[in-house]
Amino acid sequence: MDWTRYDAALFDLDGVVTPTAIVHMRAWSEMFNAFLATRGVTEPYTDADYFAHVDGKPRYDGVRSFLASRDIVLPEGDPTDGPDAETVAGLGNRKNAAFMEVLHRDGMQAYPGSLHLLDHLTTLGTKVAVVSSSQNARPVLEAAGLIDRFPVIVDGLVARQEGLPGKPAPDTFLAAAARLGVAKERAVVLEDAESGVAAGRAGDFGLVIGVDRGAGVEALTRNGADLVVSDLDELVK
Ligand SMILES: O=P(O)(O)O[C@@H]1O[C@H](CO)[C@@H](O)[C@H](O)[C@H]1O
Repeated sequence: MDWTRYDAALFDLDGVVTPTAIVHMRAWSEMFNAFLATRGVTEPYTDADYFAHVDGKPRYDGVRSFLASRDIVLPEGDPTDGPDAETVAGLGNRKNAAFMEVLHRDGMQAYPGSLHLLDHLTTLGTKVAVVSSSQNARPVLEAAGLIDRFPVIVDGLVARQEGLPGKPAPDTFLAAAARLGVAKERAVVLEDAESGVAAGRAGDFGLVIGVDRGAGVEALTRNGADLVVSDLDELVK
């Protein structure tokens, strides 16, 4: 990988920098399957549902996408809805409580390969940002001891404050490149989700790298990845 052709690396967080995608995945599965059981739905929510409808998207967009795939319509509700509310926001917040419990209980460590690449980019002087749909990006980065490594963080809270549409729209990546003062053609997007590589493609970035943590090479390529790696260590040197 010739990093001298680029000025910035825009990192997705969950599943790219930290193994938090697995925690999100489990929390969604527990919540959706308990919810489907209360409605008498026998077809379970599976990991395939996660990758196709939920992965990489803002919290409530993921709830809406999955429910739509099962022809279930719930009231939107409000972000302040409690976890018991039978609303899109309530289901999302129910899942978030499970996610935060695991984060606080178990802590979080970055992927060693991702740390290796971050160190390499620091040596080269390549700028870095985190671009995450998650409203929990800062607590995750803090838990992993990485908050100071990213001068720019465009997360789900920033997106909400600034009215930026979430992935697969390219707006959050474009906002991060602008904050770093880097042209999109000189920026590399690193993503493990279908919605994320699609955002990189839609934003016409210099390079879109898919990281296959379960979505699969074919799905990442079809949705916009120029190349797919299985770990960021492969991008050092
Ligand atoms: O519930 P937040 O932590 O705000 O958002 C999370 O963001 C993840 C992408 O980084 C996505 O894969 C999760 O499904 C979503 O819940």
